[in-house]
Amino acid sequence: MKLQLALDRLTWDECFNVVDQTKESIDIIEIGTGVIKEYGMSIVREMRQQYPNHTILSDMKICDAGGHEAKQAFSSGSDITTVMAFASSLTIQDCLEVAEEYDGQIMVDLLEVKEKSTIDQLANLNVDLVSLHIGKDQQKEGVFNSSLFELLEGSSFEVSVAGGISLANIDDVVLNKPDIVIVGSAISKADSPRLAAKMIRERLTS
Ligand SMILES: O=C([C@H](O)CO)[C@H](O)[C@H](O)COP(=O)(O)O
Repeated sequence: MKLQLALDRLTWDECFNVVDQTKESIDIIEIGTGVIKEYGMSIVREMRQQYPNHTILSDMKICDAGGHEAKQAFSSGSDITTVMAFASSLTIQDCLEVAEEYDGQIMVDLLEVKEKSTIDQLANLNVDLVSLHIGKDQQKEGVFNSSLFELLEGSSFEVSVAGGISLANIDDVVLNKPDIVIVGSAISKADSPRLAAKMIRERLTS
């Protein structure tokens, strides 16, 4: 089980500081959507340079112009980028094609997806990695909980999970054996990101 650190609502220096503190506990560095909007692909390139041995995910949340935006992400050094499940199948297909060109991977974000038919469409497109995700705003009404896994019953995707995951709910999440656990605020806004990441890492099974 991998740990992905999401860098959201942080300045450039804060991003590097948090990664520096947590690098031994994390597998994937996620450069969050808002951080990319602030600093563009430069921060992805710099992260790639400073952390050559970590997997880098740029959370582009692509919803159109998939080929172009996926290329922006991969040519800047990302190993993985994200596309929204509600995007056109053509957009998702274009992202998958660019990922193949760069030997990268596409994570399809299932934010607000409730229909099993969407999951079937993604399987037909040969998507291999999806993210069960409770968005930041939606977290006002409740964070990630295990019932979300029901949407993926019977499917064979690689699964990541995100949305308000912390020490308080991680044991329940881990019981469902996701491949990647994504944690943002519970690490980046902790008094000690180093300690928070270490404690969360210890709760993940191999
Ligand atoms: O993808 C995310 C969200 O949509 C904001 O861009 C976050 O990276 C993801 O939710 C993880 O962050 P936390 O919920 O703070 O753990």
